[in-house]
Amino acid sequence: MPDKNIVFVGIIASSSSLDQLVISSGYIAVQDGKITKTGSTKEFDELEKAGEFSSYKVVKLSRDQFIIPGFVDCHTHAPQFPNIGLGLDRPLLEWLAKYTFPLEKKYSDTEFAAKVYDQVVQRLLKNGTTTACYFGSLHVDGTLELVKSAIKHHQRALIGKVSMNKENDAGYYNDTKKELEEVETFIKKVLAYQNELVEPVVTPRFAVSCDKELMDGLACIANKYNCRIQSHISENLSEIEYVLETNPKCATYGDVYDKSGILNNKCIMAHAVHLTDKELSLLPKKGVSVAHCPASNTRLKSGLCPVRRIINANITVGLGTDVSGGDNASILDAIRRTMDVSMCLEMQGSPNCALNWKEAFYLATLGGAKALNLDHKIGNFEVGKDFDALLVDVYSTGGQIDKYEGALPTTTDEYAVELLQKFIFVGDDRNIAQVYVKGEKVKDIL
Ligand SMILES: O=c1[nH]c(=O)c2nc[nH]c2[nH]1
Ligand SMILES: [Zn+2]
Repeated sequence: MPDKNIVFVGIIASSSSLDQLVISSGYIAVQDGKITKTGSTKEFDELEKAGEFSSYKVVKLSRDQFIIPGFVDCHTHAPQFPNIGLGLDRPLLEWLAKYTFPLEKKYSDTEFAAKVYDQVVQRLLKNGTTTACYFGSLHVDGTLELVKSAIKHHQRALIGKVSMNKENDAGYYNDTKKELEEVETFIKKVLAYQNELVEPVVTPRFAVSCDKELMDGLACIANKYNCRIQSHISENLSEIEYVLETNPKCATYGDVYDKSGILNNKCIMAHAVHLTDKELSLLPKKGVSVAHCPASNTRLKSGLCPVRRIINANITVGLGTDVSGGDNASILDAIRRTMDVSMCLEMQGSPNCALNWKEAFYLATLGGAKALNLDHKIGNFEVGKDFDALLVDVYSTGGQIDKYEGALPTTTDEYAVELLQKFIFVGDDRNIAQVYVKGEKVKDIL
């Protein structure tokens, strides 16, 4: 049973905006999974003396530990995990045909799906991903296994059954009418769980795999059930060329989605590497968010996404691991690659492009929550939000970070910033000692 009342005391860090990191010693009180009170350590001492926390479990962090919000993965493909690290020798469209569609086809086998998805969800929780926005496969029952795993392991998850109706060599697509029926069936089955952590997402794979009739129908279904929509946009130049060739009345890739009513403030698009100026003004007008996926953009040689330009266009951005185009299922890795890719662009001559570690940390937490329209519930530690959090132990045994006694600053505030910085640049899952989703502990290696 999770602790009903729990209070954490120690270093706490979160973002209030892209350029505002809030880090200090203090406390977070949690009741029934929700944050009810926060304050300084001094305030905690006074309240504790007054008996305020007598019915609470009190968790006092060590000097080398801190609490941060859980990571938000805005874009990943659960059925592709068996291919992680494999087949990254082709550009997007060839990679999909040769490696990805044949693997995803296997999820017609629900037993196989159940086994893979149970591992995927546990891997992500171990990496500190408390919220994931998942693409499943074309299959209703197979993708429902992902829903069951997220519920079983208590992960916050947005899950889509992938929609495709255009013929491909793997024979991995559906007839339009059948596809639209299956999407509704999937949504109804997910909603029937009445699980507050898991929601269905309408998921047209991309405009290469879906024609206008299917996308029109999917937009109607998303409206009917008030669902989120996820897809891919402008990842690769050959993809864009194909989409414009097959939609001659559309001036841009964004227009193709817009003409079907796919673009709205519940829509998140992955990649957006090659957006035109027109699209950079269309997407924020429609309220569309972007999942920035730096690992897959470099692994599949799609391009270096100018993420600062997207942010400056007033588009809400979160981070995605995009496994298995991406080769790493950790948002910590996505943070580092976001910094690296943006710095490469700056070094190649685009001024003020680089994102620093505090900005990348924001994208991994509050930015992701905003991109998924979940920032009223998660993303930082405002009172009233759910407690989705990581307890980080910087010098955990067996980890990569060694302690050099006497080398770090002695003032608590400076020490706290350096601890967080070390974790962001050098840490891994071994430093993520505990993971909480809505107040429930889902990982504990302390
Ligand atoms: O990186 C990607 N992975 C995919 O599975 C995919 N499908 C369409 N476009 C895609 N891009
Ligand atoms: Zn993707």
